[in-house]
Amino acid sequence: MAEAPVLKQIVAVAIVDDLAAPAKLLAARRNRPEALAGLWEFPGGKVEPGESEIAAVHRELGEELGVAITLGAAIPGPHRQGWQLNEKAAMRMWFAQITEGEPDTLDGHDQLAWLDLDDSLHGIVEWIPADAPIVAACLEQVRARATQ
Ligand SMILES: Nc1nc2c([nH]c(=O)n2[C@H]2C[C@H](O)[C@@H](COP(=O)(O)OP(=O)(O)OP(=O)(O)O)O2)c(=O)[nH]1
Repeated sequence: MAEAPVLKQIVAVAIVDDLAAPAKLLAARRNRPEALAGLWEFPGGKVEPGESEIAAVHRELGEELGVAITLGAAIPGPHRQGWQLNEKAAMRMWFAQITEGEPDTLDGHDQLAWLDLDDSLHGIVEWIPADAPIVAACLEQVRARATQ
């Protein structure tokens, strides 16, 4: 049987205020490309060739928001590469907490917002449509106290 094609690997984080007792989530509004500008997402980006997923997520958070993070629990998706975003890409996700720096819109975003981790999360900002099931999974894991 033929191997399933490998999708472009994206990595991103659900940054919470406190991994031990999360109450807030940091969402970021994209400023590019045109098709996604104005939509909200989990900060992260593409894994570079030869780079590990973990290295990529730390690099992306430094470049985009100017912060250092510690990773918490993974947010597993239904695809073997995490959460399928479209026909070309899938995203691996973790909870995370900032350990150094104040998050800023250095690259890729024009707004950041700390959102309450409750049902309002779905509607308070306009998420990239592909993120809807990930937002739901975040809330489920927070409610199950499975973020560390
Ligand atoms: N980071 C991130 N990307 C997402 C999310 N949801 C979603 O569909 N995507 C898509 C948008 C992009 O097509 C792709 C991520 O690419 P990117 O443009 O953020 O990656 P990057 O920072 O490495 O790219 P670049 O602009 O530096 O080239 O995944 C999300 O929640 N977070």
